[in-house]
Amino acid sequence: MATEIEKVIEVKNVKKIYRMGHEKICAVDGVDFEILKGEFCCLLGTSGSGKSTLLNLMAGIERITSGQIIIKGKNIHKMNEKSLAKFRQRYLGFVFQSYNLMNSMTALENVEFPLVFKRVNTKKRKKLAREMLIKVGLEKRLNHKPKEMSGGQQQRVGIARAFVAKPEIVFADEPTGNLDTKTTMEVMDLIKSIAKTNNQTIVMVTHDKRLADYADKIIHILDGKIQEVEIVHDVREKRESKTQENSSEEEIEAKEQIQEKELIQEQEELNGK
Ligand SMILES: Nc1ncnc2c1ncn2[C@@H]1O[C@H](COP(=O)(O)OP(=O)(O)OP(=O)(O)O)[C@@H](O)[C@H]1O
Repeated sequence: MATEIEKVIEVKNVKKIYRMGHEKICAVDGVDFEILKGEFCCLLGTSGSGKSTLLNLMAGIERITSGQIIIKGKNIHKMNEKSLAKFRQRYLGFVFQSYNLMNSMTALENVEFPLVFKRVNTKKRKKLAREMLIKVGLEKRLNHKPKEMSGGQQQRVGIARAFVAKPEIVFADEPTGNLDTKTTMEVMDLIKSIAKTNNQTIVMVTHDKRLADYADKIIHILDGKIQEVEIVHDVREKRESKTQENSSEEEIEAKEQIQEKELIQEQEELNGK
């Protein structure tokens, strides 16, 4: 039996048509799927298949032509720019292929940045940013600027920045696109382990089938359409087995309490009470 898990993202018959003069390009062509809380979801497809467009639509960066995108129960394309910006700050994090770090700022200042918008005070901001950079293995690079770091280190800063404010959903567009194989695997392990620890939802775009192995759900895209939604790990089952584990622990505890009471009763009887 599967437990009910929140659908964090619902995509309903979404289309995106770009107009180039008289030409119409249907980048996303009527797609439907949902993503559950805590799920690691991969949008997998070849170049030009429409995966980045779809990610940008889900993140509210681009406007849909038709359909609905519902995130945490809210139809994001009905929001005005101001509410959408607030919604993004509150619930979403981003990791980009080209890192998108501020070159004039140190690693620490870059990671502090999302917390400024959340109005976290300076002392707490520095503490959280430092902790996050330590978590991604950059304790010795806190005061380095992006140019003074390797690509892998810059992307670790990018990950720390995306996760520092504990957003419920993190969107990642080819986050390892500029990295070598070894660093790619390290960065992927990092994203996955941070997200699983905090039960965060990841939506990642890639053309690399090997990276899709990290996903719970793979959405295969071709020519703007979904070819297949492949469920690799059912997050509902994992949650269910956890619940069963918990209930058996509870059962053991309850049994122990009963045994203890019986022992006390026996003792009292022996003592003639
Ligand atoms: N701003 C735009 N104006 C016009 N056409 C666009 C625009 N953005 C994307 N397209 C077209 O939409 C289609 C999907 O592009 P998209 O960038 O989403 O693909 P992709 O799967 O992410 O590719 P890649 O892996 O190469 O980044 C392509 O045919 C592309 O040329």
